Amino acid sequence: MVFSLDEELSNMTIHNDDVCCNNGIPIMKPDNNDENLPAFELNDNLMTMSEHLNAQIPPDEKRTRRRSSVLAKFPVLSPVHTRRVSISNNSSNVVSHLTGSFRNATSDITVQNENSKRDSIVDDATDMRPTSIRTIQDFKPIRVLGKGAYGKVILVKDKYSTKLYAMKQLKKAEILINDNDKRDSDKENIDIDDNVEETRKRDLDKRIERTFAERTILSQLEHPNIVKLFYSFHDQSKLYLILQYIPGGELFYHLKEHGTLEEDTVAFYAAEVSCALKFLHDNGIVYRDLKPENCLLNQRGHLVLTDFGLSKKGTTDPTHDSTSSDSDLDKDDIYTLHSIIGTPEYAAPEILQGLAYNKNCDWYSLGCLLYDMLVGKPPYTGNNHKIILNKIQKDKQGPRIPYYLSDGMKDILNWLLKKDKTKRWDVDKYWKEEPVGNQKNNNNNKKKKASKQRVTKFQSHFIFRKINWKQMESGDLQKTTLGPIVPIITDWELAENFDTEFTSMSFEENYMDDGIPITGNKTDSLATPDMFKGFSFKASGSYLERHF
Ligand SMILES: Nc1ncnc2c1ncn2[C@@H]1O[C@H](COP(=O)(O)OP(=O)(O)OP(=O)(O)O)[C@@H](O)[C@H]1O
Repeated sequence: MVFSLDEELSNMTIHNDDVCCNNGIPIMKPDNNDENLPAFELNDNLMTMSEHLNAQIPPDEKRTRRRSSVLAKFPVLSPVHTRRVSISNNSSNVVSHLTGSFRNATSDITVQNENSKRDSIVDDATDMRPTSIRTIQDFKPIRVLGKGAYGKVILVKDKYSTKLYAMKQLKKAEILINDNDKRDSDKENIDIDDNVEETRKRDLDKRIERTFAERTILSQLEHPNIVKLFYSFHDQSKLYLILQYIPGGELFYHLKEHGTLEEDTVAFYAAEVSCALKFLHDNGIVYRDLKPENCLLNQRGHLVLTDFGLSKKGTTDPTHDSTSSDSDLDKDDIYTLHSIIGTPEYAAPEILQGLAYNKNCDWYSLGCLLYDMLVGKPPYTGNNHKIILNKIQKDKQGPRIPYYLSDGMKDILNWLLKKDKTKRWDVDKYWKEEPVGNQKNNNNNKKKKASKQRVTKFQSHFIFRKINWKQMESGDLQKTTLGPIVPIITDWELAENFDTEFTSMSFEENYMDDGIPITGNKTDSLATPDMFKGFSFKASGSYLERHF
């Protein structure tokens, strides 16, 4: 296969004294006064740059433990390699407004292999077979792997099969009563008292809906770069997701170890994340929380996306006539969302502004992830989402791209990090070369080209020249090839690739000293069972066999 530089790439020029390329993106020049970045010698090579970056980060900051993601808060931490925080603002923007086409794609999720429906959902109200629903008693806790907004993720062992799983726990009380949401709602509605109750009710519905979304989305998908859900169940105080255990830890953890990554490594992870995102989008799902903390590495060094707590599945818009021949209708725009949600440093500008957005926001986040892997921090950082938004708006020409990156990397960052979503690379649309005969929309492409949109295919970009997309998308690559960073795993139960801050944590209120789970606590009275009815789920036998 022959690869060539994209035409936009060949037009790029770099000026000595500043930072420019003629497609509009500034290239970061070394600047001693830059508060964010260290100064470099011009003759430094790429690895020396990484060392520079690492050397400039005070050891204390490097080791500073990050706060876990907390929904409905907006804090962002500035130090590099600081765990980023997800946000979910239940403000006036909270109502998701569903419009657009793709009716079929969103109403009927298909799976990659075998059956068209992966599994059946087991509603605990109707299915009382003893084997159909697992309980907390079936799993022995080994150690804590991570901590999120609503609870911990614990490595557990199935007492019957001795298989290892990651058990994600969500405290019902945290979901039902969320002080931050209450505070936000109160602030929002200070002048409209009558609506306070309504707003609280709506916020609560939203939190419950999101809790179910993670279970529902994961139970319907099967993809090599997406974490697998095997069981879900709940008791009086908590909800539990029994997930495939990904033992290589977070990409965040490895990024922290390495500082920055080499371009080939970055291209590899970018390709694997893209496969997962494209698959989600094709199935009507917007991910909305892409960041290094949510990218795990499996034992062979391949990337697996986890944490679907902020993902949103589109629904059919009843007002849209799918037979309409309206040429202006963007058929790729599954639906439009408005909720301010995600992690500010990785969120697209339109999300931070509270404007309508669609699946294209995930490609902006991919740009931030790439930037983070290459530079050591996301393009914009700040103490809250408003500071980040201000910085984005102030940077008329887009984020500053370090001069030492290759032209290919500069180019892809430029197209993914466009703040105007209409100019951003529409990766879903321009995903790969269609076989001859299947090509369409040539006129449309010409029109888009005239408006300076990127119309070349994503998979054909120069940075992906070493990627075997066919094997990657089918999952065969994971069987035959190791990823660029192969995690060191001497014993799966040791969780060696997870931060000791978590692995040394106690199971706290969940278990007695001998690992026997404690069920029921003072929050029980807050959990209204009906609200979580139908949460329980068991994967089909063939699915379980396939993945163990
Ligand atoms: N399947 C898994 N295998 C191994 N570790 C996992 C798995 N799922 C989650 N973890 C670990 O637990 C951490 C928290 O998980 P997750 O992000 O799903 O929780 P969360 O409550 O949604 O967090 P947040 O509030 O940050 O969104 C992850 O960052 C990861 O380190």
